[in-house]
Amino acid sequence: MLAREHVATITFAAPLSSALRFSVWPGVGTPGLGGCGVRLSGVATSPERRVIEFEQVTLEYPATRTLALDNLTVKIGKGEFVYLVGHSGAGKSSFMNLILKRALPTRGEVRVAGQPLSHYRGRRTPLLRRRMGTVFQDNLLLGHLNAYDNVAFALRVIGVPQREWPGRVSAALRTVGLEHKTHALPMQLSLGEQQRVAIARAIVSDPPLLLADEPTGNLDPDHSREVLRVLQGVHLRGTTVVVATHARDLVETYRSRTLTLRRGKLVRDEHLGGYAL
Ligand SMILES: Nc1ncnc2c1ncn2[C@@H]1O[C@H](COP(=O)(O)OP(=O)(O)OP(=O)(O)O)[C@@H](O)[C@H]1O
Repeated sequence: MLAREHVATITFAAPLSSALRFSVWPGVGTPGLGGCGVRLSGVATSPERRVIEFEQVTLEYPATRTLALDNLTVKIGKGEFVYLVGHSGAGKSSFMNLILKRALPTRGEVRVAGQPLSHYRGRRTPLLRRRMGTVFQDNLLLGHLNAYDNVAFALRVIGVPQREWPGRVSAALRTVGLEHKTHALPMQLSLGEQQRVAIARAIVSDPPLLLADEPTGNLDPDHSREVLRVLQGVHLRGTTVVVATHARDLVETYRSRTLTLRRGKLVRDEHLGGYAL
């Protein structure tokens, strides 16, 4: 049986465009996921591989004249796992809110999958958001619904036929290792389990992009690792994942590309190799 440890990281410069890194990783994180996973991450520079692009983006909140993001230029490629780190107030949530079009840039342009977000208006904005799974702290589970119904709720909202719910909800709960808690109410789950249900709800619609803002915010170190493992399992299935966190120790434990914000400026963009479990 394979040990659950990082086996190899092979880094090479691909012709023309990207520096890519393949990591071979047995049975990565996700409970129930056996065998080896091959993780592909790197700096995507060809346009079709760019999922998120910030081009000289500034965000100033008019009411308080707070400069939350200051002339930010960054690209996140398809299939990357990216951490966004920085102290409280550094601009992490503002970055996420711009991607979701919950906030608009004061200057510059944000593009998602090559499309400028300024092109999404009116009824197109919800369509944009449906292509993203979100795990945000203000995005709590509904307390009167069990795990199954909380996850199915996401399918109901986007109009997925009810006959498809059981299969898709079971698969999502299986991905986060909570099949056996299908009927549990949120109050009957630990905080870590609740967060995993929130991740199941975010991925049940199979979004190509998952945004998680402080997904381990209220959790102890064990539960935080559990949640991180699940997010990495989701990443291994091909989803682009962006995680905002101030928990520097988590970033050190599960290494990946890490963007550091300080007072709204991007001060570091590191590509840390492999996993360190
Ligand atoms: N809606 C808003 N109106 C005015 N100012 C805001 C608003 N939201 C955030 N800010 C300010 O913008 C700056 C960046 O905030 P942001 O929430 O993006 O930081 P953060 O890195 O996510 O912080 P935390 O880790 O504490 O959540 C802060 O100075 C904050 O006070």
